[in-house]
Amino acid sequence: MTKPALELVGLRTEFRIGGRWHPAVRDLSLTLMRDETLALVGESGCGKSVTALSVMGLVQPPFGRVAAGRILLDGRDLAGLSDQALESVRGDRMAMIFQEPMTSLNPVMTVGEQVAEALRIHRGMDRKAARARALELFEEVKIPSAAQRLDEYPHQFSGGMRQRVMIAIALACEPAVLLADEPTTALDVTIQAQVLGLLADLRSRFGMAVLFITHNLGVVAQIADRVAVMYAGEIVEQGPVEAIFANPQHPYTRALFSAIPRLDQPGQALSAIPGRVPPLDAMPEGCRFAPRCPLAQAGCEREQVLAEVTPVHAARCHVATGALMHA
Ligand SMILES: Nc1ncnc2c1ncn2[C@@H]1O[C@H](COP(=O)(O)OP(=O)(O)OP(=O)(O)O)[C@@H](O)[C@H]1O
Repeated sequence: MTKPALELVGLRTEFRIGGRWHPAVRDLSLTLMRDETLALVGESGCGKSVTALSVMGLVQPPFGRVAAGRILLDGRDLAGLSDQALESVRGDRMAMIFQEPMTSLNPVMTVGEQVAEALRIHRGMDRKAARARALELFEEVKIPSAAQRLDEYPHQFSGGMRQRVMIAIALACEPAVLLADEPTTALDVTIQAQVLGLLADLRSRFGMAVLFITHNLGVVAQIADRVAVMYAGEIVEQGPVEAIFANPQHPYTRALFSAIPRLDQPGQALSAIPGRVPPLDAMPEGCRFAPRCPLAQAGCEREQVLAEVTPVHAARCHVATGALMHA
């Protein structure tokens, strides 16, 4: 059997607030195979970005820490690596793209130099080889007039083209894992569809595993093989995209679906999920969603387990699955 490209086992990431450590991600386990896209879904503040930043080694003391769990990349535990070893893994075996490329690009350096720099650092290429490879990468990400555009600066690119530059930088070292944090959220829908199509194509050609963070279920349907729904730092439901869309089990997943407009039911009012994600220092005990849940009942005040709905589909809700953690 092939090894997972990325495996998170019992990840716990905490932040220090008011002198105490509070978990933003709790006991999170997930597996990502090569050539697979897993969408991490949930409202703002659920812990999606913190999960990705933890994998990248970007949650650091004094304010944050990965307090427990294992992060295995190609079977190798990143937790034991020195900062220097982690630095070489980051950008080499894994890469991350963000919602706003402008914050990651250097405004005073041509985009071609920025791609070439990644190749020189991580692949040890000389200037000429790095430039030639940068051109190939621009062609891979379908930037028109690639040779000419290598010598332009980030501000000369549209939002969609800048995101393609970021993808070219991420691909420079042919990473095993690509972490994509809302990479298309700032783009208009046509450009968004093009970038999603490009990512799907590159994923299979490069054999990458993609962890795709989004709050948009329409995007999930377009790009994901599997879905993990997060709420208040925990995975509350996980399964193949078809199962999650056809048969959502957790009341939170169902609430997310009823908060999207339906073309086949125009005029039907959208139901926004009442309330909000609790802050880290005021997490309810037991089911974190219970205070907002229309089905809350006895038993919800106890810790919930992620229990099987089918062998490939799990939900953290005793009302849906009948499973409760025993005290
Ligand atoms: N540096 C930090 N210090 C303290 N708390 C933090 C820090 N970064 C994130 N958090 C908290 O951790 C929780 C999870 O945040 P995270 O950014 O992962 O959410 P998200 O699901 O990615 O939301 P968004 O879609 O808005 O990025 C939130 O309660 C947030 O306030």
